[in-house]
Amino acid sequence: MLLKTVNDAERTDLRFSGHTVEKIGGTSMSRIADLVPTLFAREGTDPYNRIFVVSAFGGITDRLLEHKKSGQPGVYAAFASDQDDAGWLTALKTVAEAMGEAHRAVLDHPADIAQADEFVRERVEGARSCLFDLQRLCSYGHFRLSEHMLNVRELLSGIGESHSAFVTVLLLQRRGLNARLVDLSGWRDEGGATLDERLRAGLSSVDLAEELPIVTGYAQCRGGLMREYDRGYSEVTFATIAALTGAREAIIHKEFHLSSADPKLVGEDKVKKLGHTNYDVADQLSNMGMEAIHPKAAKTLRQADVPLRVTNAFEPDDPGTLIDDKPAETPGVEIVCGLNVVALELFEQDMVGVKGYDAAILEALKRHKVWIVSKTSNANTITHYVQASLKTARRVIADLSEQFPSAEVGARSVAIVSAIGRDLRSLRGVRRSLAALEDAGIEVIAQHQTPRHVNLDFVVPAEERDAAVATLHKALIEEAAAPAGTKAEAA
Ligand SMILES: Nc1ncnc2c1ncn2[C@@H]1O[C@H](COP(=O)(O)OP(=O)(O)O)[C@@H](O)[C@H]1O
Ligand SMILES: N[C@@H](CC(=O)OP(=O)(O)O)C(=O)O
Repeated sequence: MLLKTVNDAERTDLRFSGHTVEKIGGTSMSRIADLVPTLFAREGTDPYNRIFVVSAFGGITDRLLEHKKSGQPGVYAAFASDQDDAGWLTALKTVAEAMGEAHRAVLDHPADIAQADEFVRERVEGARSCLFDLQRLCSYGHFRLSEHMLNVRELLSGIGESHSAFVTVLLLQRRGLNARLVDLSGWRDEGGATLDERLRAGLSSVDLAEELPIVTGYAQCRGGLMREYDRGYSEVTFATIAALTGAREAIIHKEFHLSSADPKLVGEDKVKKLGHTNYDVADQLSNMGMEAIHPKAAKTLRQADVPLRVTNAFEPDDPGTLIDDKPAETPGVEIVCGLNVVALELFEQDMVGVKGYDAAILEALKRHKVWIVSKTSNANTITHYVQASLKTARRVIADLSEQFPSAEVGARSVAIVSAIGRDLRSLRGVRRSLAALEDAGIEVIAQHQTPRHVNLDFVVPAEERDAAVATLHKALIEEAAAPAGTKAEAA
């Protein structure tokens, strides 16, 4: 079976209308075979007029780069830090095996498996030679490895999405669908295109009425997709395609409905589907590492006026959750989530009334590429709640201690648990949350909110994160939905 691919030479304007652009994330990609009857070939529906953007199979990008949450090194991180070649070569072998396992779990025809095996072999071999050549080149003083690391990151991450898109096309073609691979990874091409140009070139010759384009979530482009958007970049590709082609709707398919808390944590029977929310809430979720949608992708869709829907990929008859710009009709907590963070605190008695401390701390955090989740300050103390390893936090502390020798700078691992909703006014949320946390015996280290009333944050000991999420979910969502006369009324 011959796969049709699209190349850069074909450049005309896109002529699509009435179509949807749909994204499948890594977790659901790992179950892509189960999605054929629910998503691709649903009885009684037209399988075409849709553009699919796919992420790498679950865990593959983590192995190619580094683990998104734990930071455990993958090929990229091993290559970046390696003194000898053993680390990254082993990591590359591990990822090749994981890719093979991923496609064997979803393909069943031996010919497809053989093609997918060959695809992995060719890309992994290509990456290995490229990295060796780069090392060799950089043994000459004129070429610095550090200047090429971003390209290495781009090259590696693209392999994950090229693989998953290739496998999806094999799978769908085998089931009789006219799927077409749109590989935007720039593998062995001349490069130099902007993101828009790359997307236009990839899609220009597709006939949406009769072809089902399976587009790689990674798109190679001038400036670099990773440099600008980093992890979760598939959603940027997805949103840009939806905006560029004037999609009727942009749809993100997930493993579960976008729910009032992580179903795996709180229980599938206890959480409820959001149904409707807005971009303000989506931004708060991204900030807490629970990516309903990449904030840059949300912006693109909002500006292009393309409605966004998040659905459960396995429940095709359920419309899922619509995300738009509208305010809530009634106040209420919609979702509770938690995140482990480092509380980085600078105390300086002489700070009162003196400017410049904040700017210096922000400069240090920026220098060490630390993600700020939240911050508070008082007369003489500034606390940033950040997502960083303790190693990075120690580097920031060393910088600040040098700059402010009389300040006390320290870091502590804690968790932020956040109750989020479009409108949290007049809910007595703080009082109810504090009472519930106290009843559950969970210490509250700090609490904050902003006058916008979209989030209530509680800082708790790191090990209490999940218990605090369950406690707040029960108090603010489950009991709030309980019938009259029960505990919610009394709160
Ligand atoms: N509020 C939430 N609603 C739904 N899923 C959630 C929520 N919070 C955390 N999750 C977790 O996110 C995981 C990955 O979801 P999904 O969006 O399908 O992944 P991906 O980013 O790979 O597409 C799910 O398995 C679920 O446990
Ligand atoms: N696979 C990439 C891109 C992405 O968007 O993934 P996901 O849709 O699984 O979050 C990553 O892990 O960053």
